[in-house]
Amino acid sequence: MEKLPLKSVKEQLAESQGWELEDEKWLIKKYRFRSFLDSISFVNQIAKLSEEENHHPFISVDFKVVTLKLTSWRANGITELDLKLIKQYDSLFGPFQINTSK
Ligand SMILES: C[C@H](O)[C@H](O)[C@H]1CNC2=NC(N)=NC(=O)C2=N1
Repeated sequence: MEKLPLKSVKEQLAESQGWELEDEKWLIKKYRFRSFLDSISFVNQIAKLSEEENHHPFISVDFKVVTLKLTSWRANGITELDLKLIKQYDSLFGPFQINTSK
């Protein structure tokens, strides 16, 4: 899979839910949770998806904050698969969303 032109990546990120581009090759997002155990539950779901897709983000857990960093190592940039997976990560986060409306 080939890396995408940066212009296209930036256009698609503008439509994303808070994903940022770093060093022109990493997609990054921080997720905040109600509890540490929710953080870990989310990470386990990301891990399962990563194995299914054979495509893995770098994951860091800082108590109630999980940071995902994703790039396509072999393509050395952002590919369609990366842009597909960040949407799936956001879907997995949905049920954990802290309802800020209350
Ligand atoms: C051998 C194995 O298929 C490759 O190393 C896979 C594993 N997971 C991966 N994950 C990511 N993000 N990029 C890759 O290029 C990649 N390659």
